[in-house]
Amino acid sequence: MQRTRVKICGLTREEDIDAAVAAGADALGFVLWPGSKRAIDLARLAELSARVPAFVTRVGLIVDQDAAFVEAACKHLDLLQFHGDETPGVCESFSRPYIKALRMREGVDLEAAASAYGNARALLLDAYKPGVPGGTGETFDWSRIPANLAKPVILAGGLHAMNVQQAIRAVGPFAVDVSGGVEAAPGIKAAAKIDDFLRQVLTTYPSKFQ
Ligand SMILES: O=C(O)c1ccccc1N[C@@H]1O[C@H](COP(=O)(O)O)[C@@H](O)[C@H]1O
Repeated sequence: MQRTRVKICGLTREEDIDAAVAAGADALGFVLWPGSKRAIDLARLAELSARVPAFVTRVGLIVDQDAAFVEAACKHLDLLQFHGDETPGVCESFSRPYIKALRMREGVDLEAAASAYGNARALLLDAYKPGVPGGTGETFDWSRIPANLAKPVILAGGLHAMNVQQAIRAVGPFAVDVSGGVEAAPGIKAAAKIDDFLRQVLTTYPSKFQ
């Protein structure tokens, strides 16, 4: 039986890293795209990533950014999360493994994407909102995710403690990813919400295991 992994994204403060690690998060996300209210720069990434203990994955969130910047960030990261329109070739051109985020716009072909991004460690599925690359706080129709996709699925988009059990039972994802659902304000996490979220995930098993 496999538990559902958890990534907490959009961390900007040491105390939030500590809270996420203490609650049992598997991965922590740092938004490196300057258009986000949760953005941090490379100097801050260096400080925050040094706080993360062994066996917790440090993930850098990128949206169609300059290659030299991405490679410089890799020094402080374990995994890249490409959240823009990056091609497979771009995603594979850096010194870290990657996951590819796909926004669930009308007509998106997840099976084709799983094949195209063949070296991705997982596909992260997020809600689609025109003009916004992610972090919208909105859910999408989880029934659109095909069973037995050729890549592990990381479910994102509008998750919080009150809907994550339902999401896990519906989708059976490898992992869930949350940002806004554990915040007091953009970039400011709430330890009680992180605890609650982790508690809900860790006490749920996907329907395929029931
Ligand atoms: O968090 C952001 O500001 C962000 C900006 C650009 C692309 C993605 C972003 N966040 C990611 O979006 C999903 C869903 O977030 P939420 O839980 O709905 O707030 C998640 O992967 C965030 O890391």
